[in-house]
Amino acid sequence: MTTPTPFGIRLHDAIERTGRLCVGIDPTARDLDAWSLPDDARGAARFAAAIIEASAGQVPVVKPQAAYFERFGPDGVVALADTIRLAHAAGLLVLLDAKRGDIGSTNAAYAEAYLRAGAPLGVDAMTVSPVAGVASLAPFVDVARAEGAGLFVLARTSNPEAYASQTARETDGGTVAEHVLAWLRAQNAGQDVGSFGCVFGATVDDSHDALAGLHAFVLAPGLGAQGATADDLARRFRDGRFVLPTTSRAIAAAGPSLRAVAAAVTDTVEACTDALRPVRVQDSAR
Ligand SMILES: O=c1ccn([C@@H]2O[C@H](COP(=O)(O)O)[C@@H](O)[C@H]2O)c(=O)[nH]1
Repeated sequence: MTTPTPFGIRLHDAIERTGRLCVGIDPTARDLDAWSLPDDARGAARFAAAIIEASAGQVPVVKPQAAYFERFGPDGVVALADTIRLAHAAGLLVLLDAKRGDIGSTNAAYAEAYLRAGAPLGVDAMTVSPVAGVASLAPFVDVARAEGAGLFVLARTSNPEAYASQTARETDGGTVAEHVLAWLRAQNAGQDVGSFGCVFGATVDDSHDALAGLHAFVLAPGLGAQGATADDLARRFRDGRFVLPTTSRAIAAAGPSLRAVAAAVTDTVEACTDALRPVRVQDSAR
């Protein structure tokens, strides 16, 4: 049996081939309406197919938001499975934004559902929540290691409401987010590019020093509809090598013309790749 190439390496190599952006697939009611698509599972699948076609070859990875498919029940889950298959067939990695996270035994079941090769909803990486205790995520790590998959654990999310809980101090004085990052550093130990990354919003203004030494990708949502810009990426993330910006509604807003969506992807890739290119000497030495 061959050992699967770890997700971190696969993402790194795909970024080198394409650009530094993750395109989100969020079939919101508003965007389906703007695209003259029905607000149902079929509409969501057609919307997703167009975003995939416009993104293929331009970006390394797409990020379907599970909630926008699940709202249509079983048909929506089938549309999500079809979307995952279509993206893979188009040569894209798939990062499922599902933010799962529970006690360890249940996390093992989630990991089987999303990270096991050949599972109907099997993806390359997924978002997970550490709210039940970061160590409860161990089953996700076990399956991810076996399958060459990756995780993005919520550390500092892009929404302002999360500030209080994610910067709350634990008994040793470190913040909740710092504990998440310390745990991730341990999972990535010994790797140049690990597979266990975090979510750290492009909208977050506080210190990004905690990201040093993570040796894994940082998914940075918040560009576009939530107000962050490429300049914010450059300013907030001092070491851009591992930053993977993601944006959803700002890309959909260019549609429904496929050509216009593809052009929006091209422009956003260029802006993000440029913003994150400079690596200062003192950062690269860390
Ligand atoms: O901290 C987080 C984590 C995840 N998200 C998700 O990303 C997209 C953002 O959509 P935009 O249209 O680019 O605002 C959405 O699916 C969120 O659930 C996030 O925004 N922030």
